[in-house]
Amino acid sequence: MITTTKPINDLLKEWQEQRLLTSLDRHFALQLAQLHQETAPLFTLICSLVSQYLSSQHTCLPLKQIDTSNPFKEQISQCQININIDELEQTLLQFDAIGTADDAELKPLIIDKGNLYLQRYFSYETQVAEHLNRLSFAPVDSSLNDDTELASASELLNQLFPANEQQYDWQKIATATAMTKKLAVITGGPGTGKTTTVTKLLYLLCSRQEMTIRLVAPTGKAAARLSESIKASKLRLASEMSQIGTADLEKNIAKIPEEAATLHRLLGVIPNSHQFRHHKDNPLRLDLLVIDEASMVDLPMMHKVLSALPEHAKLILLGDQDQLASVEAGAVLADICAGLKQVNKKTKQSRWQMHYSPAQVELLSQLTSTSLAEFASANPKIGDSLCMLMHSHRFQGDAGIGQLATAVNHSNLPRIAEVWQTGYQELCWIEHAIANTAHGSSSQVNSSSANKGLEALLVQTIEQYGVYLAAISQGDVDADKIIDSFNQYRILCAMRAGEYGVEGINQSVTTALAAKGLIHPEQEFYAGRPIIIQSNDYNLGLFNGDIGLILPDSSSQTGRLMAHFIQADGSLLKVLPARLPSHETCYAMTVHKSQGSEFNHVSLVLPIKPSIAQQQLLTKELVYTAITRAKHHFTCLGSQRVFEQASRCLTQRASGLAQRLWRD
Ligand SMILES: Nc1ncnc2c1ncn2[C@@H]1O[C@H](COP(=O)(O)OP(=O)(O)OP(=O)(O)O)[C@@H](O)[C@H]1O
Repeated sequence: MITTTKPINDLLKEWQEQRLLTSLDRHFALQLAQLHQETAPLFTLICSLVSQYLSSQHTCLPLKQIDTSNPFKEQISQCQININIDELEQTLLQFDAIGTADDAELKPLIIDKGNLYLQRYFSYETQVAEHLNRLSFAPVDSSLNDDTELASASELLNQLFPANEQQYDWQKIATATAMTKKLAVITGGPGTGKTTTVTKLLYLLCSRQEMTIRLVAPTGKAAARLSESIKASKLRLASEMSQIGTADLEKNIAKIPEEAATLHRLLGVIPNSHQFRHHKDNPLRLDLLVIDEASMVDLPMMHKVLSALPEHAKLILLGDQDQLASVEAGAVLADICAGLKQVNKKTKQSRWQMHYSPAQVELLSQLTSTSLAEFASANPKIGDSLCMLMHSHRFQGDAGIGQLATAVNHSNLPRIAEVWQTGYQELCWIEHAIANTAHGSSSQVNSSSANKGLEALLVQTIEQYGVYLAAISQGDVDADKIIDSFNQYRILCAMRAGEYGVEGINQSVTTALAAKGLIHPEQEFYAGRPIIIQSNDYNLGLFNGDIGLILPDSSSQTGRLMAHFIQADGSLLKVLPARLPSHETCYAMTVHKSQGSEFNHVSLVLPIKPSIAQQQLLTKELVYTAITRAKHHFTCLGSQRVFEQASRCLTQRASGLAQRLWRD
């Protein structure tokens, strides 16, 4: 059934050496073949392919995507599948280890809707779809059937969202959606008011009933930011509502929780185990769960949270569907929103359009005093639970960042060039090569070679990081303040390896700062060294992605060096450097690791000549995520060609979730 130039086991080894496969992919295939005594090379090949897809964050392997003449996309194909792709499914189902969802006996590999899954991922996906559909279709606040209650809820909404010049106030519609549904998914780009909306929603819910509410985010950094945003948003709400003179204002605002935890903490980590304390048989004790930065939640984690949710509870997902998908398999938030995407066949530009059932249109229209008839759909599916915030309130003053983010998000190359050429003062382009081949803008840094581009970035970096390093050398002992100053600036790299990846840039920055006498990196741990944690240490309370600074310990007489971290609740954690779990220097970090964080000034570094494997990682979601981490300034060290190539390339994550939510 397949033709190969060598025995399949030898080919697997070669593909691993060529990095077309990981060692895990190879061993998974070999072990499964051995376990099921399958000697057919096609079986081993397919197992290694499905594992390779999973390693590349796909949930499944769509059989139609297999290139039968060159399944591993080698330069010269050494393997060919001699079956018509349409017949492949039937052929595979003849293997003992491959079955369908209807089989009485559970097989390790499942084919469903033309996709091949590992059994575990198949059950994650089907159960996540089932949970989300069930939550979305469950009736919630029966009091809204009562006209008086409906009118009073509508009046409260009108107070919270006074009329403005926009035809549709999507924040108000999102709040109403969350009042009417057990599941509400509120998405939107940076500064579109997701936190503002959820704060108003929590106020509304708290003023109507007593509830146990928990706020969570996927990482400690994102949880800390959510907590800060909710606090700020509560203050704004208190000031807005005090002008109206609402009864029990202070009491109800005080009921809105401010503390946010990580998802891991919410679910209860059991050391050295993949299981959590809370699950289907020991559900969480809460009435409402709000998950921020939901785009970072992968399929297995979403499955664990949904399983642990008590039957009566409400779930609100907040996030930006256009950001990079989760580090692990799946793109759950993007799949949930997929049915709202409309692509113009001619221009290829996409836009989002809400879909509500006629009953939901009526209810939302009554609650918001706005006619939503144009969004009625005969088959809205999960659409009744969705609301997208379209208007950014953050980027009005700092127009350049918002304009660039939008142009990249729409993969609109002429517009991207136009934005760079406008010369916005908050945008700075540094060309890798000769300066005048770039987007000729006034804010360019002149450079005549690749090294000159890097030099310009290093000059900027010394200036930016010089502030917190100077504070340390002047004997400032306020760790919170120094960490805050360090967090004003960050270099983000698209890649890990290479001169322009995290490793190379960290090295260059270390050398440049040392040459200026700002740091003394003769020892591994020196004052001012930023570190990022690379694995979880539940005993210390440090998690993958946590960032800290090595600083003299203010409580020690000798000023011994300790790693200082700000935790999700805002408190300071000090750890002896020798006790740190695996970590690395963090003047620069990957865009992936920066999700959920924001910095005053972000510098994105793109590679000069990305390899084919690197090109697959350079996507518009990656560039968009990097730009939207910047609050006031965004610099890019790159080449016009690579920036445009990346902005054109969309992330593709194979998954059947969107189909289960929108078509089944
Ligand atoms: N309807 C509104 N009118 C005016 N300003 C608003 C409105 N909604 C939000 N803002 C302002 O926009 C800013 C961002 O709001 P918010 O933090 O709620 O957005 P977000 O979508 O949660 O942002 P992030 O992407 O940081 O999570 C805040 O300063 C807020 O006061």
